[in-house]
Amino acid sequence: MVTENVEVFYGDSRAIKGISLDIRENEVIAFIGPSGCGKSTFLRSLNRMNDTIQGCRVTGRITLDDEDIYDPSLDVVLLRARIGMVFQKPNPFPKSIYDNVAYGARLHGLAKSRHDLDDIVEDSLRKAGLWEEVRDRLQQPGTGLSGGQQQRLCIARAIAVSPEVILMDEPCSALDPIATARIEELINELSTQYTIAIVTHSMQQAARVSHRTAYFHLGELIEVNDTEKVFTNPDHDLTEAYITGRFG
Ligand SMILES: Nc1ncnc2c1ncn2[C@@H]1O[C@H](COP(=O)(O)OP(=O)(O)OP(=O)(O)O)[C@@H](O)[C@H]1O
Repeated sequence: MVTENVEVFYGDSRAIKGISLDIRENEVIAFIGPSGCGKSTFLRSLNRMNDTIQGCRVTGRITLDDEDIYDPSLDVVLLRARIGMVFQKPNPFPKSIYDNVAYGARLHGLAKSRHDLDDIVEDSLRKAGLWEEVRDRLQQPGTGLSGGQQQRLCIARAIAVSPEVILMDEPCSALDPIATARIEELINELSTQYTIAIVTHSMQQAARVSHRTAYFHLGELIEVNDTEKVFTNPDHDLTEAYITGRFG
């Protein structure tokens, strides 16, 4: 995915200022920075989730495989299958575990038969590291799972429609350390097949899961570099101040 001079406005207020960023295939890129610097706003612009916010406007250009994702003729539902999203708070549908994962595949007609659909559900749950825990209770409600399991269910739901990119907005912030470690492990596993952009408040988490880290400050992208470099020898003073805890 490539973003060129992206700006995001809420009414007259500019929350994102001229961000140009190349997100590489099969990388995990972490977005970090102080609260309110625009990480979530920028992340949401990458699959047009901001469209759902009244008064929010995006300018500049964002492409996926050279295709402008803001092209008015583009099917946004299809786009959000190609660029899936996992939110801060796990948000399974009030449906069975099976139907949560099958939902997108049904919507997009990805399965020719019930057998196909069963395969998609099993494969997605396996990739999300949840199959063994739920294989005997697929018809039970997704909302009955633990928080960490629900988040893995949401990841399975995103995977089921074969996305190219998965956006994650603080996916572990509602989870305990064990469930967090499980999701981080999963991000590492998924990165062999998917491109992942993750917003996180935890520098340790960014360091553990990402290949590159982008540091945001007051709506600007200050620096993007290999994660190890950002945390050991950043190019910019503002990045250094943040990672050493001088502000944020
Ligand atoms: N729906 C909205 N309406 C108006 N302004 C908004 C909206 N969402 C975010 N903003 C503003 O845009 C700016 C960036 O917010 P955003 O939530 O993207 O930052 P963030 O870096 O993700 O913050 P945090 O780390 O606290 O989640 C902030 O000034 C915020 O107040």
